Order: sequence, then structure tokens, then C-alpha cells
Amino acid sequence: MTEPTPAEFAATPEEHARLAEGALVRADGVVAGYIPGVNILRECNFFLREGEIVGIIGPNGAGKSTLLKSLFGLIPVREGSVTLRGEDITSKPAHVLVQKGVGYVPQTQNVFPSLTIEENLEMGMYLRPKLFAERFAVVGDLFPLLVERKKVKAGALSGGERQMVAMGRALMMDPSVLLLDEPSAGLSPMFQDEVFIRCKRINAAGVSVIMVEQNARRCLQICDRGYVLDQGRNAYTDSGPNLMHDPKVIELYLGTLAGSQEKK
Ligand SMILES: Nc1ncnc2c1ncn2[C@@H]1O[C@H](COP(=O)(O)OP(=O)(O)OP(=O)(O)O)[C@@H](O)[C@H]1O
Repeated sequence: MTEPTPAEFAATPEEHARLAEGALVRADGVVAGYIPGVNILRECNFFLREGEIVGIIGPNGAGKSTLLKSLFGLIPVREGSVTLRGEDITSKPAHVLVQKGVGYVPQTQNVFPSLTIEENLEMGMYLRPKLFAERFAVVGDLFPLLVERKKVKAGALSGGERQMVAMGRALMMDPSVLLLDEPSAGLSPMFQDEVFIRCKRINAAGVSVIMVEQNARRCLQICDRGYVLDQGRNAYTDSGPNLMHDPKVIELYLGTLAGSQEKK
């Protein structure tokens, strides 16, 4: 079979723009990169509707993490736009986005190892310290471990527990949107399941979620919608179940390995 190029099975930018109308977060034609003259994202389109959990999957180096960083103002957007509730937030710095209700959990180095769990969560609240107790109670409901072990230094925790601290810290500011960069990376299968369950719970608590994931099949199982990114462009977007069962997506991105990992 001839490999379809992304353009052959992508929604056109016009179709995508129509679908994106009224979205909570929206990226249109985003071009971004790290090195001058080298674009990693090449006219990338994205949207997240209020209440959705949306997964971004695709091969290594496709630009998934770069898309999250460009939404969160961590790398400048060279062309195109990013909006939040219709407001232009293109290349706005991360601390401004946090105040506007966007939380971000990076893939690595996402906790302060020498600080306790409680102190890590306090760092998440530096903009609104008076609300700490109130927010800690809410976040503690989602992650009881953070309360039980609040005096333990984050450096002494397992990878899965650190991930909970990182997510908990981002949730302390009561975000309406949470960006998660490969939350299951490096975790044992048991902890991976735990992380996906937590993501679903966070979403059920009213937070819209954008999740980049290597574990594509598991991600699509819990997502309302997914994007397949390839070479800095959207190759495909559809509901999680539709993507999971699409023969082209299976052949190109999910593959036999992911197929063998399929869960009931
Ligand atoms: N800080 C950086 N400086 C220069 N190039 C970078 C930087 N970070 C990422 N890149 C490059 O950008 C491209 C996309 O990387 P990105 O991390 O967005 O990919 P990804 O789809 O998230 O894949 P992976 O799962 O492998 O991280 C890669 O070619 C990568 O080498």
C-alpha cells in the first residue's frame, strides 16, 4: 500500500476552522521552532472545546511537545495565532497564561526534589498564597497521596508519585485548561494506568485537558478527540475511538506493538 501523505487525509484548514468555532483554546496556522530559520510546527491547527480531553499523538519528533510549548508561550509563534476563549494569547508569556487559567505540566524536571510535597504545591500557588488551604483540600481529594505524604521530599518519591505532585501543583491555581506533556512517560504499566485514570478524573472535575502522549492507544481510549501530528502538521483529527480503529492511523502510528497492548 502506498503510504498516504498527511495532506491526503487531513481536514482542510477551512474545515478545521469551521469545527474550531467557539473553541476554548484554538491554534490556527501556527509556525514555530527553536532555531532561526528552522520551523518545527508548519501551519499547525488545533482546537480544544470546553470540557474536552484531547490527545495529541504521532511519531517521535513530530512536534507534539513543541505544539504544547507554543500554546503555553514557551516558544515564540512565528506565524499564525493562538486564542483562549477568543482572546489572542499568541506568544503571551507562561505566567500570564497561568493567571488566565492555563496550567502546564512539563514532561521532565517537573518537581523540586529538595522541597516537600506541600512546599512543591505552595510553589504552584505563589500567585494566590491565601487560597492555599482551600485549594490543597480540592487537589487532595483528587490525589489523597499528596495529603498523606505532604511532609515527604519530592526527591524521595517514585516517578508515578512525582507525576502526581507535578499535576497537583498545576491544579493548585484552579486552571480551566491543563496541558500535560507525556504524563505516562517512564512509568511502570501500573502507574501508567493510574495516571490515565487521574487525567480522566481531573477532566470530570471540570478541567479541559490537552495531553501529549507516546502511549497512543491508551491515550485515545480516554480522550474525546485526538490529533495525529506528523512533521509539524496535523495529519488527522477525529474522535478517540474513530482514530483508534482507523486503518490508516493503525498502520502508520499505532502499529502492531500498540495493537498488542490493546486493553479491553
Ligand atoms: N530545545 C530544542 N532546541 C532545538 N530543537 C528542538 C528542541 N526541542 C525539540 N527540538 C526538535 O524539535 C523537533 C520536535 O520535537 P518535539 O519534542 O516537539 O517532538 P515530539 O513529537 O514531542 O516527539 P518526542 O516524543 O520524541 O519528544 C525534533 O526534531 C526535536 O529535535
